[in-house]
Amino acid sequence: MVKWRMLPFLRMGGKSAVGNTNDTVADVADFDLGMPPKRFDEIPFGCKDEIGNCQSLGGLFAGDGETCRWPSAELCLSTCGQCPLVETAKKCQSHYHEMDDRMLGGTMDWAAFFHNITAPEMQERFPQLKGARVLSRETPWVAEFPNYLTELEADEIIQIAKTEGYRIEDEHPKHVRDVNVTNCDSIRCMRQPFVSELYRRASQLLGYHPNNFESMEFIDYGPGQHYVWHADEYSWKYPIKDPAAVLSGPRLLTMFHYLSDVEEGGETAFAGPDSTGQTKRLFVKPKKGKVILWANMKDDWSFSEHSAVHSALPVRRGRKLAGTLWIHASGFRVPELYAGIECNPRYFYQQQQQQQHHQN
Ligand SMILES: O=C(O)CCC(=O)C(=O)O
Ligand SMILES: [Fe+2]
Repeated sequence: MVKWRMLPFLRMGGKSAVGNTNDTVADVADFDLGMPPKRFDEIPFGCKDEIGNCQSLGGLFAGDGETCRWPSAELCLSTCGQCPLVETAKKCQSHYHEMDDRMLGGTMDWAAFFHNITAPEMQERFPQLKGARVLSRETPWVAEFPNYLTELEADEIIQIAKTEGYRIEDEHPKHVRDVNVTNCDSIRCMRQPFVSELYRRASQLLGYHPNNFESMEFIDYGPGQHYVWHADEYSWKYPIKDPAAVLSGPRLLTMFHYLSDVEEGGETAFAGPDSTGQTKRLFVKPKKGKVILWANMKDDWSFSEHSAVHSALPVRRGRKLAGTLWIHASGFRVPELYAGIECNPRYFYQQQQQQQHHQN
């Protein structure tokens, strides 16, 4: 996982954003209603403990059997009962296993996606989605779910993070990112029932398999702590040299869980240009239990959405606790990682396209 935490940053003018820090300020979308995608209830769950099986496959865990290494660290737990797929993948048989159908054509209809996940039908079906709304359309796409977690649930996550133990983030200089972090990539953390529940909820809402998720990152900002303007997606350049990144694709979406209220400051700020090139500011005030979701890529999801650049404004008073879930275009923690590039669905799909092109 370490490589994924080395986010290069993008400085925009070096100044902190200033502006309206009331609740949330944005073009609130006025969508037509539509049915939620039918996939939402079709995602298989029911995790069972596969650690024993995975260990017997060999090489998946570090010597002590407890400390895992990326990416194998997360393979078995995240695949939840699919460890036999490791073997399948080694034989290169699982081409379409992880790649979401929506991604295969190379474009993503974010308008429909954000419309569906905030639709009244979804809010009726899933109480945690009550009050969902789109805060910003297209530049960038941002939605908020003000009641996603109850207070008790937010406290539960904080407790899990504390047990993991926050450490000072040391991969960026302090003036860039100043925060305490911990990652949910230990077996202990991944075994927490509420962590599974969080992945389940996200998967149900977004329609992506949890294998496409990075393990959750828990963060804790005290007064003065912040994160300057940056893009969450940084690695995806097509064609890309790093096979791991090819295999998992870019960080399509960021799902940000606020676990505390903050007395003053700590807003998540977006500053992208709108479609006319004007700078558009959106400030999201932290609120315990609220979740926001934004798209880091354009409809053609091989291209970064520049307006998704964002920052965490310094906390002025209080503490800001949060949990971040990054969602990839394809399996981030999947057996294909072990089976070589030919087993990657995107690669496979491109090969097919090329063959067809040559035949025509
Ligand atoms: O703290 C925030 O509001 C945003 C954090 C963030 O952008 C990140 O950790 O990548
Ligand atoms: Fe970020």
